[in-house]
Amino acid sequence: MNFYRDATYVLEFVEKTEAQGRVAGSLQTLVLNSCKKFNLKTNPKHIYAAVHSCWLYREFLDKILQRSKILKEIPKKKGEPAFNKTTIKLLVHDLLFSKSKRIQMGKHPIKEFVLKHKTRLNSEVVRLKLKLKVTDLRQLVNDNSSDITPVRWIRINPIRARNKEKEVLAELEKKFPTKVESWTEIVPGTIYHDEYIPNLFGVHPGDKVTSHELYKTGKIIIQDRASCFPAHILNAQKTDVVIDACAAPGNKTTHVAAHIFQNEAPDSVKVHAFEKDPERAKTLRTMIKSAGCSNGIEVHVGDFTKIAKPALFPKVTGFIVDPSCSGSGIFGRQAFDERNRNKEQGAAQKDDETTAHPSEEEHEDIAEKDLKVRLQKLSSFQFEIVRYALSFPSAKKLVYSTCSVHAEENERIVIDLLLDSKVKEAGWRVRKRAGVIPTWPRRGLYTEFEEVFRDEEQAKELAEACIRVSPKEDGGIGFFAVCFERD
Ligand SMILES: C[S@@+](CC[C@H](N)C(=O)[O-])C[C@H]1O[C@@H](n2cnc3c(N)ncnc32)[C@H](O)[C@@H]1O
Repeated sequence: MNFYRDATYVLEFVEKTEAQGRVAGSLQTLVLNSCKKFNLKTNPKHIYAAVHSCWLYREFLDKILQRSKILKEIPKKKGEPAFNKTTIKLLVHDLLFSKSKRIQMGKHPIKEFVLKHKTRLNSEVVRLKLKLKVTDLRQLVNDNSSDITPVRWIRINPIRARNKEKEVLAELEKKFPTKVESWTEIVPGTIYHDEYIPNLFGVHPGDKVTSHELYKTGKIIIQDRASCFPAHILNAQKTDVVIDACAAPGNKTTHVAAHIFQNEAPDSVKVHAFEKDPERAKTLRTMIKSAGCSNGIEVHVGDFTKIAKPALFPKVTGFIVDPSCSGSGIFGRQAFDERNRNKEQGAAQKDDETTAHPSEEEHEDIAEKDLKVRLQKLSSFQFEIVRYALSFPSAKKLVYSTCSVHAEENERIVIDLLLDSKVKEAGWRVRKRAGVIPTWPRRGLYTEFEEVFRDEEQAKELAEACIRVSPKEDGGIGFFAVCFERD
């Protein structure tokens, strides 16, 4: 019963968040956050599996629950329903749609109540299948199975490994004994040694890593390959002091610290991590602690552009700016993105009575318009935050990155910054390809620079200076990175 009780809290939280409007982040993040919020003891992975499946079947479940009238028959206890409706939904889901088609619970009145309605529930499933002309409702469920990363990337954390990286790798190789030469050859049990980022390894996404002792002790950190690019490009040294302007959950922050402190225990603050969202700042602190960096990283909760006054940070030499973006390059958002789109299309439809039944083309137009508005808002925020960071007196290098595939958030931000008079005056330029993982083949979009910079060579050089990572095709999330520098 504990499992269903905890899953009920989470499903209610997910449904409430979704009902409030646009959902940011993935379902997985939402589940993890609510498990923390409610301090639940059940393994979040098990809760995620149940909630995710319930979410996929939600429209069918709602119809079945309504038509079978089961919710109306919930017995009363002191005038109140004796059973929670969401718990019943979870039980009915397991009975009808789980692999085992069983409710995973011992004897309990709520289980008996649901089982009493089993025949009626099953006949509603049959009715629905006939109506929808399918032999199995699974045929209509988009399980987003293509919405997962092709590789699980793991980096060794030198701050915890303490000069014993080889031993950590040997330990890792006990679990992944077969080395493969390309990430495309990864199958369960194999390991790929990345050619771009030192001490980064790829394994199969189905292989469990989080239960491994190395993970629990912070010696290895799960981090997408592209997400490792910014700290690698920044290449902070012992003498550097770095600000991570948008830090949570903290992958890049601890990677920067790994460059600065390397194999030593941090003994003074060399990284300032800013995070606007107090809840996310809690996760950031947990990540920093687990990576053994608490003494080397100071967390500042608040809007970076408001609380980080340049005069208060005269020694800061480097920046990581990885602001909120459309997230169009990341996985696990498909379910919410689709839902967000549908909601906005529905709202647009209500606003305009002439389009009570928009055609497919009109649907696409609405979606496109919505995306444009979103990208405009995001890009002006992204531009402002980088521009602000570039005003810090001793800053010499800054890596800007997004997990977006849209030029508006990537190349066009670079162009606007290069054209900005303050940025120009301060002597900033874009670091050339030779200093930005030169062997990485996919670079920025030439057409974007060509439109603005008439000089073909300059446009080419700028495009080459940027890094693009194509989602899936390049072994992980979609990404963009560029480095600004000055003397
Ligand atoms: C893309 S995420 C950063 C991911 C992080 N760099 C990592 O690799 O783990 C962007 C973060 O910036 C935070 N953020 C957005 N605007 C901010 C601002 N003005 N000041 C500080 N943090 C901000 C968001 O709350 C979010 O946690």
